[in-house]
Amino acid sequence: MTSAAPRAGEPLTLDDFAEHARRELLPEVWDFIAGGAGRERTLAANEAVFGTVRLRPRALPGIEQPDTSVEVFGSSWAAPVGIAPVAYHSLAHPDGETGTAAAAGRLGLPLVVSTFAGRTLEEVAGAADAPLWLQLYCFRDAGTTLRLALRARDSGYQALVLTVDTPFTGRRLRDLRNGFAVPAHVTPANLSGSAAAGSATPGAHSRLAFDRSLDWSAVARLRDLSGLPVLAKGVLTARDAEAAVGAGVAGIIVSNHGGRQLDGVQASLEALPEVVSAVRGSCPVFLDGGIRSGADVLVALALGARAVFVGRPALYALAAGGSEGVHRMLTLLIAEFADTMVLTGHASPGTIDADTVILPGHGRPATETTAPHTDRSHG
Ligand SMILES: Cc1cc2nc3c(=O)[nH]c(=O)nc-3n(C[C@H](O)[C@H](O)[C@H](O)COP(=O)(O)O)c2cc1C
Ligand SMILES: CCCCCCC(=O)C(=O)O
Repeated sequence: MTSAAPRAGEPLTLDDFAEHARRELLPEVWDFIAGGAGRERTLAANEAVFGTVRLRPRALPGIEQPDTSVEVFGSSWAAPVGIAPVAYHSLAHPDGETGTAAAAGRLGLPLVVSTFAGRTLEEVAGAADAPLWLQLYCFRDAGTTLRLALRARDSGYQALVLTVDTPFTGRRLRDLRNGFAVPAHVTPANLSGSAAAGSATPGAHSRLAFDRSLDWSAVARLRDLSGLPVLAKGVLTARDAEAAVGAGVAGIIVSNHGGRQLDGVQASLEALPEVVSAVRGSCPVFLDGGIRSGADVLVALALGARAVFVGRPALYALAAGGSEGVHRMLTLLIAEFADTMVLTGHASPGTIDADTVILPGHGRPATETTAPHTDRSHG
């Protein structure tokens, strides 16, 4: 496999994109994006845990070019990587969500659009060439959420993602210390005219507007109304995974909201085997949190994820170079993943299994130390 020589200063890693973004963004915007809840222990753990897993190489794998693509709900993704729902892309760059969608779409990768997107669902759909899912927060004014679900269906979104870890946003100390408020030019385009659009202070507004009485019956309600598959985002335990499956989810996203909700919970990767084991192959399991390289993608797949999502890296790349920056970041991530596949002896994602990694404290492959993972044949 050959790759062109990089230009001077060109980001060579996802961390390089973060460094570029830090230089571009106002300090309080950087803190809003980069920060987490409380002492940021979970935020740190999300990335650090990947550094504790060891890969098992394969000599002479005989793979000319791996096929990185995966199938999810009947759609082909160019790689097992999507963009997680992240509010207000236009905080990072004027290209906003349409720029992100165009970049992901050019590469055949999906985008999950946030309830708090700065562009309308219809505008984003017009810019995308790959699957779109809509993330939903449920508001006290239930009609607002239901209308969003119907608009998503009507504009071709393929799934709904119900965020289940956020009765209100976590205590983010950086934002409190900075007195962070979303700038006036950045507004939730899909909530205009509703009480859910609310104030510019995310933490305070979430406590007023989000429906805390929400329970698992929301899954069937949203599915039956829209006819779309509904995934639960923010599951970390077997108990919640079983509740989600019982409620009829089409998939689960193992996530701690990028360490922005309950500080002190497990890193997403640590929680993954428990959730995969609990769902017993009844639906695909995805992961977000701390993915910063192609090797991280492979590790998550080895422990049972069908695919992963990146959150902050998308905003960092957008800040660093607009839509083109997101395209470069995703291209890099796919290339790193493809290289890691070859070096571990996998011609396609379907064969990446627990035998490919060694977990911390074990000298043996994870096959011998984790429960068997999801049946990947499930579409
Ligand atoms: C600035 C920011 C905004 C976010 N907005 C949302 C959101 O609107 N809805 C949601 O479900 N998750 C939201 N998340 C969480 C992400 O979907 C995702 O769980 C997390 O970013 C993954 O971790 P990573 O950033 O380490 O990749 C947000 C995260 C960040 C950093
Ligand atoms: C009331 C505005 C809430 C925006 C929340 C975005 C989000 O989920 C985050 O983690 O930040």
